[in-house]
Amino acid sequence: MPAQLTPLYPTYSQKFIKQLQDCQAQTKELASQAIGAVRTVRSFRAEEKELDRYNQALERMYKVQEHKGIVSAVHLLLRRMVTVGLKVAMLFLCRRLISSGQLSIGSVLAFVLFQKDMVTNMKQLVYVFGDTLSTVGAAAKVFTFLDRKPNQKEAGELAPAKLQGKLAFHNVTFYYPSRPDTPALKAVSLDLHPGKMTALVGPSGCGKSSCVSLLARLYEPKEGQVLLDGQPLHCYQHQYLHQKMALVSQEPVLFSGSIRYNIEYGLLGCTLEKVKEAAKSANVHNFICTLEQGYNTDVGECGGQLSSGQKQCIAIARALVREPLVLILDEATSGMDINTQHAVQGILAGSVGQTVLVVAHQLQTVEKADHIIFMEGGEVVEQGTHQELMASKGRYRRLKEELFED
Ligand SMILES: Nc1ncnc2c1ncn2[C@@H]1O[C@H](COP(=O)(O)OP(=O)(O)OP(=O)(O)O)[C@@H](O)[C@H]1O
Repeated sequence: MPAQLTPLYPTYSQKFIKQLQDCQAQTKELASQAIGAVRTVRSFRAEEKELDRYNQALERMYKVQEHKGIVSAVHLLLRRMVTVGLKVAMLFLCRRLISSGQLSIGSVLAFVLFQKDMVTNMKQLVYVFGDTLSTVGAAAKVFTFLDRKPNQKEAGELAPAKLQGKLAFHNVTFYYPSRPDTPALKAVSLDLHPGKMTALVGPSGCGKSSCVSLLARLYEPKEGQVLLDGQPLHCYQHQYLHQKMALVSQEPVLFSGSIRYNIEYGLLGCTLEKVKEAAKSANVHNFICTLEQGYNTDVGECGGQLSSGQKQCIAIARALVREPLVLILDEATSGMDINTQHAVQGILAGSVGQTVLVVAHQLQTVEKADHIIFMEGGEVVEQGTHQELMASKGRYRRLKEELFED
């Protein structure tokens, strides 16, 4: 069988198919990245550079295609040569056997007809084999993803009917998988109480967002525990946990559709009254009322027809309409003007029974918080109320004074 004569081909072919898929993925990623960030590309006059990068990626793909084509052609040539060689050898042998009287012409004729039929069928098999190779190459990539084991522990079964919403970090040390030698958090211990607003502040890179990622269970701590009502987060059911906790990030994602659609997003049976209430709490109701179509106004693709502050307000309303027990705002008010920030945080500070965590850069926006935690270098260095921290003349006060001098 010709395919048996070239057993290396499948391995080679799969290698090229994998390379080709990688190149295609890279090319598509470059294109979508450049188109998605078209404003940045244009404002830095980087169109030519992006075009160059795209061309280079296409060039790499072309080279792999070319290589694959050459290998396929050589394989085909070898296969044909082997087939023709075998036929010639067979006819030569038949001629000798007929001459020596060991075989009749009729038998040879029958054999040739049978062999022709068999070769046609075998050719079909070879084509199917080729197609199978391409499919196996593609499937290998899918299986690599399917077989990946998440680093997170399996979510548990806990789903208590009553939850207080008390969160605690107990001696949490955490490393990002890509930086296994540098801890992002070092033995962090802190408490978030129901009905209180806690603010997490500190300079860039001090570990605020890392705390939020652990609360959202995007990662697991290396040492220590993150507890909700005394139980590690991983003990709770995944759906239950995310129903009780809402996270609003600095760059919220809005979907094209109306403002109402974005606020009630995925919440079944949500009335317009509830949507309006949430929008009022997020200080965006008045703005929505100025729009011609009010809550039915389309926000455009990714909320492109709104300012970043308005998008953040709508994202906060989307979290509030779900009435979460724990609300986490990760720099979620940074795009708002200072008055709106104060208004939103004032409303959140007054929410009864809700555990609110606010991550903020601007210290003046967190003065109303019941508790302020100041982090530096992945550690909690100070905590207390604004007045206590100002009186203690520590890092919080110094940073505040530095900002004031600026
Ligand atoms: N995905 C990541 N992979 C590896 N290291 C990361 C990752 N994200 C953050 N880090 C590192 O972890 C440390 C803490 O980062 P983190 O984002 O928690 O800081 P932050 O206080 O939220 O900063 P900012 O105020 O600028 O958002 C930093 O040294 C940062 O470089």
